[in-house]
Amino acid sequence: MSCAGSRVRVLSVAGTDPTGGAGIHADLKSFAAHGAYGMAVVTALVAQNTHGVRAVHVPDVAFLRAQLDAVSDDVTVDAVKIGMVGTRAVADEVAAWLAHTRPPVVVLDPVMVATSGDRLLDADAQDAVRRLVAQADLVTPNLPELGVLLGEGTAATWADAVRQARRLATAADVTVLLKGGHLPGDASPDAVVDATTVTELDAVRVSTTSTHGTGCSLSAAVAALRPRRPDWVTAVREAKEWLTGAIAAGEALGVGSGRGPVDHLHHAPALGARPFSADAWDRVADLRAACDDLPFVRGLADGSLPVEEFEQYLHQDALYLAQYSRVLARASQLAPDGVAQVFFAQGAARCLDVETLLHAERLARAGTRWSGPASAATTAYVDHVLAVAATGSYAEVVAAVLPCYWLYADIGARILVRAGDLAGHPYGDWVGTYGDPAFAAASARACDLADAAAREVGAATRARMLAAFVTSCRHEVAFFDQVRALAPSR
Ligand SMILES: Nc1ncnc2c1ncn2[C@@H]1O[C@H](COP(=O)(O)OP(=O)(O)O)[C@@H](O)[C@H]1O
Ligand SMILES: Cc1ncc(COP(=O)(O)O)c(N)n1
Repeated sequence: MSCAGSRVRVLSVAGTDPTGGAGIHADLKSFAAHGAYGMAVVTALVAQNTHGVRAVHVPDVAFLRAQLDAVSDDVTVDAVKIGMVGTRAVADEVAAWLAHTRPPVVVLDPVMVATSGDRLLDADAQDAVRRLVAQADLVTPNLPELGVLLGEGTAATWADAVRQARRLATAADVTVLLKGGHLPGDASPDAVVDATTVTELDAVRVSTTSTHGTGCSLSAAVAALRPRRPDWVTAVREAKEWLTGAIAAGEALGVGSGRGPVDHLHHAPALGARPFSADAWDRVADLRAACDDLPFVRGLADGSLPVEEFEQYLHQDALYLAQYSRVLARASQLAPDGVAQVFFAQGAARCLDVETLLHAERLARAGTRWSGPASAATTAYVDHVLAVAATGSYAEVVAAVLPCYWLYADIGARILVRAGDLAGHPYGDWVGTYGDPAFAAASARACDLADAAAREVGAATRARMLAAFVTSCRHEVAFFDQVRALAPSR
């Protein structure tokens, strides 16, 4: 099949969801996610959210027909996806329009009950939906809908459901996309079934509450893909892989407190998404505030920190930096280009040179030798960054090392302001290093590299980046906070 326009023109005929997760709203996002030009005719106005359906208003069917004709009198429709019809009158009107204007691809999602359990189809409209099935090329029932279409009960097993799908495909001369989302277990298989062939498509079941609108989104994706794909199986396989990723990324959207929507644009995070660093910084707002209040940080700023505590801190920091340097070297090793490679290699060297020197000089000047082992807090932080370096991708490693730049630069700049003139300040050398604009520039560069890395990865890796970043920040706070407990152990 081919289409004349630069994009496939796909029409959704469906109900609304003002929270944007299901119905025509989901369909339009699904179309866009697959590069299609989306259009929509509203069958029913539904007052619903992620918790359920509050009210349904079905406009006069004459008005539905006016919408349908307005589209098809003007625009060539390459594919249509039909979702919620709600009433028998609507189903019959859509059937009449299909008989008059038959787009080359007709996908029917026989919506009957929402994920929330609310009815979306009048009981007396089931026969009308069965008639619509006969006009469709592909019908996409979930398990209960398949039973209703056949006038049978809901299949108890996947094998029974596949047999039911076969009966429907044969009786209605239609291809069936049987959806296994309602099955128990670790898998969420689907199957493309026609009179002669069954093609099972396996997928892992994502453990999530974000399943609102999955059926709508899947059928819309298949409608958008089919005009550009050689057969149903190819289009469905691609759509299902995309949907599994969209379900996995759904919770991160933070939309609603019930069964939330999927993230239709999870595969294109650069499309309007906030930079990784902006999200990450917001996520650790509480930790940043906590840092400013630590006695260690306050004592550093006003110079009242006992010198023993400072030296103990420097000793632990030197132990930390020796290992952190290896993690920066790992980031350099994994870096996608020469610029990032050099940045992290120089960072690794700097840890060993400048900062260790600062520590050694300071401790030597004090005439003190600190030789104790790494503390529990130091070991925990080192273990975390080394674990990410050993098992994580470049993006995750960059996220894990970022707080050591960014939190330090951030706190350093504020301490610098609070400390005032560094000339007579007991910790002027330390404050000068971390409050230095050159260190702030290195920190900004590390943020840019983390943002660039985040743009190249999917939602699951981005979530792991965030987790690695937040964990490093927690260790930073614990690292500062350990000092009081360590001081007497010299
Ligand atoms: N938790 C989940 N993890 C992965 N895929 C899922 C999950 N829940 C549903 N799906 C998939 O979403 C699509 C819609 O499934 P289903 O829930 O059966 O339909 P409906 O939304 O119409 O009730 C199917 O491809 C199904 O396999
Ligand atoms: C307008 C409209 N159409 C369909 C559904 C079903 O959604 P789901 O895909 O979660 O079953 C819905 N909740 N609202």
